[in-house]
Order: sequence, then C-alpha cells, then structure tokens
Amino acid sequence: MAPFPTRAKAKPQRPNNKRKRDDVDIAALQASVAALTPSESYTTFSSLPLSEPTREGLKAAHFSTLTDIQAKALPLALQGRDILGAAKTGSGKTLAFLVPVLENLYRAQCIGSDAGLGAMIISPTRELAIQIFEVLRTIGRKGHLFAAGLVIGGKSLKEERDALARMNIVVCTPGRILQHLSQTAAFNVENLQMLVLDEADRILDMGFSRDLDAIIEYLPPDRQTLLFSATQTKKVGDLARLSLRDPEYISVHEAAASATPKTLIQNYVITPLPEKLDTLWSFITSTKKAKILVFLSSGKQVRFIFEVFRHMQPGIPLLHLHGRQKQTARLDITDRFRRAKDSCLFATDVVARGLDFPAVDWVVQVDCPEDAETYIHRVGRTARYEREGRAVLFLDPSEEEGMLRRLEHKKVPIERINVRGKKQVKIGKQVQGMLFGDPQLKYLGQKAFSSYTRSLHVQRDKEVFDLQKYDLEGYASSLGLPGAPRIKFLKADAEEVKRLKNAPRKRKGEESEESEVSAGEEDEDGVVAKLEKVKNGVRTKYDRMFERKNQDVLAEHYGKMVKDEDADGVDAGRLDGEQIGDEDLFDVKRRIPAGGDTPASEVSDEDEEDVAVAAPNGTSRTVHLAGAKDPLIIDSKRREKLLKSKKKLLKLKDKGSRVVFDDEGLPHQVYELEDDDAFRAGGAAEDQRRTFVETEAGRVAEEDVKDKALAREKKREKREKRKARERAAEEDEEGGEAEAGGEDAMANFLADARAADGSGSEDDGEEPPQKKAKKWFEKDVKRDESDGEGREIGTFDELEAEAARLLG
Ligand SMILES: Nc1ncnc2c1ncn2[C@@H]1O[C@H](COP(=O)(O)OP(=O)(O)OP(=O)(O)O)[C@@H](O)[C@H]1O
Repeated sequence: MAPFPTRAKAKPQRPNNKRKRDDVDIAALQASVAALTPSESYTTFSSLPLSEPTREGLKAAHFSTLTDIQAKALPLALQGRDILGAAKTGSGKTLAFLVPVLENLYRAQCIGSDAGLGAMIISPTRELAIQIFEVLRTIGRKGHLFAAGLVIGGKSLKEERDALARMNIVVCTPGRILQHLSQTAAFNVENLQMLVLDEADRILDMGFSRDLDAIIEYLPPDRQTLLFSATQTKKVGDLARLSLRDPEYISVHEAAASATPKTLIQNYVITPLPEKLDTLWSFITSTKKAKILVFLSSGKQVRFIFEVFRHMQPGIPLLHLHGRQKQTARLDITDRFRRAKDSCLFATDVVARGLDFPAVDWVVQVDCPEDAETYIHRVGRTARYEREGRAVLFLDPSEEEGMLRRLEHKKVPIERINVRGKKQVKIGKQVQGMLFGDPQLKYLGQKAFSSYTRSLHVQRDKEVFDLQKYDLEGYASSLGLPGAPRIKFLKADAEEVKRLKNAPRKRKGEESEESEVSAGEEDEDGVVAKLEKVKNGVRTKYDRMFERKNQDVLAEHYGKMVKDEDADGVDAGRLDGEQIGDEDLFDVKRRIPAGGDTPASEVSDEDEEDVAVAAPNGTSRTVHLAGAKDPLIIDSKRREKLLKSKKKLLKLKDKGSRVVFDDEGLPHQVYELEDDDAFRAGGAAEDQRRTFVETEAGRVAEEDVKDKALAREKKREKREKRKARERAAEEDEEGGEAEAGGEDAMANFLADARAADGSGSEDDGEEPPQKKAKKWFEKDVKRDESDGEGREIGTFDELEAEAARLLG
C-alpha cells in the first residue's frame, strides 16, 4: 500500500538542531506508518504511529480506546488511502478523519504560511463546521504548529481572506469556500494534500452538488480524499466526481442488525395531523426533567410552536433554532442547549446532522422526515457514543405504511406505542384564544400552516407524503386558525384565487351583501388567506379579526419577537413583503395622474428628494424625483414611507450612462451606433461581429496576461519580504535560544502573518512591525501563567473570538 505521498515543501526556517531532530522523528514515523498492517486490529491510539503532539492532544482530551470506525479507518488513512467511511451516528467519525489530517500534514511538514493550504474539511452546516474545528483545536493544541481556521461566512470576506492566505487546515462550508476560491486571488490550493467531506452524502446530494463540483475544479487531483457519513453510499458517480484513487470502503456496521445505535430505543405514535400539537404539548409537559430535541419541517413552524408554547409555560426551558436566524443567535442557542440539563429545543433539520449535543434524552420528530436517512441522522442526536437515548416519531395515518417500509429497508428497528388517552391534553381552544387576542400570532400560525403544507407539497416521496390525504382543515384549526389558509399550489384554491383576481374589483361601499369579501392575503409562500364569507351582511367580531391585517402597532411581545427576528436580519423585512403582497393582490389602487390631488408642479426641484407627502386615505399622488426616470406614484403607506428613505429612493433613480469625449470635446456613448451607410461599408454584419469579438478577446487576453504577471510579481515580493523577516526572526531566536527553548523558537510564522496583517493590506509595501512568535494550537505562554493549563473556551462566541484572535 502506498504510504502517504509527501511532497517537497518549503519548510519554515528553524534552528538547525531542532530541524534535525524533527527530521529524524518524521523519518521514523514515516517508516512506522508504512509498516502498518490495516488488517490488524488496533485498539488504542497509543498502538498507532502518531506524532508526539497528537498523542499528547488525544491524551489531554481523554481519548485512549479506538472506536470501531477509528480502528478500521485510521491505519488506511494514515497511509494516504482514499476512504469512504460509514458508521452509525455518534460512533466517532470526527476523529477518524481529524487524526489523519494532523498526522499526514505533520509528516509532510505542511506547516507555516509558506506551505499553503494542506487540508480542506467541508461540512454541510456552519454549526457542524464549528464543532469539527473545536475538536481539531482540542486534539491539536498540545504542540502542533499548524495554522487552522474556520471559513463559514458570518464574517467579512476580507477578514476571512486574510486568514485563509495563512492557513494550513481549513474547516469550511461549501458555499463560502467556493466564494473564496473564485474571488480570492491569494488563496492558493495548489499544495492541497487532503480533502475531507463530513456528512459526505449530504454534501454530494442535489443541494450542494453544484458547489462541490465547482470546488473540485479548483483542487489538485493528486490528493487524498476522505468521505464520512452515517449514511454513506458508494455511488459510482460520486467516486468519479471526486476522482477517488482506489478508495477503501469502510462500513463498520454494515453487518449490524440495525443502522442506529444499540442503546437507542425507537418508537412511533400514530397522531393524525390535527392532533399533533396536542400530542407534542402533552409529551413535553409530562417529560419535564429531560433534554428534548424536537424536529419540525420548517422554520415558521419552529417559531410558531415556540411562541405558543412559551406563552403556555410548559415548565421546561424552551429554545428554538432554524436556519434563518442570525449566525450569532444560532451559535448561542446551540451552545445553550449543549450546556442545558433540562431543556426543549424546537429545531429544523439544520441540527439534524453531526451535532454532538451531550446527553440528549429524547429526539421527537413531530414532522415526518423526508427520508430514512434524515430519520437516522435526526435520532442520532441522542444515544451517542454508547450512551442511552430515546426517539419518538409522530406519524399521520397516511404516512405510516410508506415510512415504516422505508425505515425497515434501512434497518431501523422501531415499534409502535400509543398515547395514553388520559394523558392527552387538548390545547386547541387555548391556542385559538391566544391567536384571537393576538393578530401577530395568528399571522405566524398562518405562516406555519402554509410552510408545512408547502413542505408536504415539495416532498419527493409521494408514496409517504400524499397531500390529499392530510386533514388540512383540522390541522389549521389545531393551530388556532378559523380555517385553512388558501394555498396557491392546491388546485382548487389556485382556481379560486384566479377567479378572484380576475373579478372586477368593487369599491368598498358598493359591495353587495352576498358577495365574498376579499380579505385574502398573499405572501411569499403563495398563501392566500381564507376568504371570509360574510353571510347576510352580518359581520361578526370573528370575521373582523381575520380581515385585520398585520398592523403597525404590534402586540408587546410580538414587537419584541419581530425585533429579535429583525436582529436576525430576516423577518421584519418579510413582514413588509407580506403587506406589499396584501395590497398587490386585493387592495384597490386608484392612481391619480400628475395634476391630480397634489400636482407634481407643487413640489419644488430642491425639495423633491426629501419631501414626505402624506397621502390622504384612498387617494394617490405623484412626485417627481430628481434624476428618476418615472414619476413616483404615492398610493399606499408603503410608498409614502419610501419617500423618507434616501437609500431606497436611490433605486428609483436613473443610473446615468458612461460617455466618452472626442477631440472636440463632444460627448459620445461608449458604444455608439454607426449610421447605416458606414455600417454597410464595413462588410457583412456577421463578419463585423466576428472581427469585433476577436479583437476584443485578444485585448482582454493581453490584459489578462499583464494582470497575472503583476499579481505574480506582487506575490513574489511579498514572499521575499516574509522570508527576510523570518530569517531576521530566526537570527534573533538563535541568539536567545537558551532562554526561549527549541520548540518556542519554531513558531514564528503566525506572528509574522499577524504583523503583515497589521500593515493593513497585502499591497501597501510597508514593512510590518515584528512581533513575538505565537503559535496556533499552542498554549499562550502569558495566558498560561495566569490560567494554568490553558484557557477553557466556554462558548462558541469565545471560540470564534479565539480563532479570530489567533488568526486575525
Ligand atoms: N475514541 C473515543 N473515545 C471516547 N469517546 C469518543 C471517541 N471517539 C469519539 N468519541 C466521542 O463520541 C461522540 C461522538 O463522536 P462524533 O461526533 O465524532 O460522532 P460521529 O460518528 O461523527 O456522529 P454523527 O454521525 O452524528 O456525525 C463525541 O462526543 C466524541 O467525543
């Protein structure tokens, strides 16, 4: 078996005696790794040829015995083989790829900013990437000198770009790393030796496939690739896409009776859709002293159920998490749930994969997962690494047969249980009351309904999810809604909407008594709220409530809620969007031409941009904005508001066009149309087009060569400067080696990188100030004096700050 291919790398300059000692160690390690026999059963980390820093790191983290997947995968991965690794959830796959990453890069001495990026670890979610980074940090902190970092977005591109240029190991999400690969000129992946995909099947599937294919294009084909997942497959197409070299398929649990951990008890309950909320509430209130993770299919449901249950005070702390929250909020929540003893987290599938929450007692799947793989990953959040756990799946009667067949096929042992009649609490009336008093909650309920219905509609597996078989009216009523909001994609509803849209609109006062009042509202989910029928002209309080739209004056708690979401950068904007939709669909718009109520001439030129014109109810007016192509018609409150925002008004303005001046100072468009005769004199149109394209292409190619040469030159200058600094630092350190100690003297690259950073930009050419050497994974000497063994990173915020501090 081929040993890990070491490549000639520019090593950082270090004192001679230290370098010799390392070279001897590395040669010995290399020989021991080559001598490994993967068929042998290794049981402990100490039985493997690992470097001293990794051994120390594993020991400090109390990892000594190998799990099955680690025992099988490590010898092969250390020898540089490509691997497809499959093992149950919570079985220790993370170390099965992180240890080889550290070791293989260590033996190849891919250390320091000159060495470039040696390993790229891709995870499908930010949370998982952070977790992997944290484990890497834990086992790498005892003496490894790699520069490692997280590239998951949430920071400015520039910040990440600067750090990336110095990294040896990056843990990243597909979208963000692709952005850097395509936009960051200094991001050099030529020396990449290892590519790791955690939750590989997810990254390889439809959602990420384009990003992944594009990423692969940038990476050198001569590399080691490790793929891990609890639901790994060996699809031939994937192997070809990733150019795997004679990959080893390691599936430690293939022969096992079940695909899920033995310590996990799994049950399902048949809960018709309209009873789901009751069952969930009954479950939570009767299981208070526990850590519960509840899966729902959309962020809107998560928000709604969280809000409703929060008000009903179930006696257990509630948390909620979905993909549209701001990154800091998401990290804070995962961290809180991680630390919590008794807590209930409502979440979407954003936490379904890979996350290692300690001691989760229950995983409750309120909404049926889209497939058996998702089921396996969701339940895998409990019963991790030999601990016990329980999982319960709620199934609508229509889902039962199909889903059970799929689970059986994937070797998931699951048994039916029934909800005790006595324990089942009905909360429908209470929820209805809450919605009645709080239009914003009602609005959230409508959104929850529509997003759930939509999620059913888009399910691929129609045998399990047949939209026609669900009792949607009953479900709406269980959410406290007086009827099912209309859904655009449901055929009958779509026709009704079309009819209403096309119907001539009547002014309010002219509405006939038997007509339907168009209280519909369309949102971005394509939902048209139920059209309330007003029979015999009698309008009840109930009718009025449901005609009410989302008022500006928010209920106190919802004001806060919206603010939260606003901070999350999500839903306040969408709320606006809703209102736009409402108006667009059903409100009668009367446009009064210029010269109407407030003639455009009444607004002076200077004032135009800043005037906010209060449009009297039911009328509209027109304002001419300086530089805008079209007059602005103010026919709604939203348009009125627009006038107050200079930024928004900019959008309406004509962008202007670029002109060039001829010798006589006359302006011309950059590409001006020739007159007819001149054009014809130039020959056939196609020939002219071809000549034009060829000339321009030639020009662009020439410029491109120049740009590239310039970029290379800059890079070379930068490298030379850095080397000069390193030499200077080395000389300093050699002088003071007696006090500094050999190991400390090695690590000067990161300090240099930081110093370079401090100079502001790569191109400003100024010599940055020299700083004392600092190492990534290593203890900070100063901190250690006060903190003892090393600073404990408590929260994700601290972790991020730590990473930023070390790399930034
Ligand atoms: N050799 C080991 N000894 C003791 N504990 C271990 C060992 N390896 C991993 N663990 C622990 O087992 C737990 C699960 O590990 P890990 O998160 O790597 O599982 P996984 O297989 O990646 O799970 P998933 O499929 O859900 O992503 C972690 O808490 C980890 O600390």
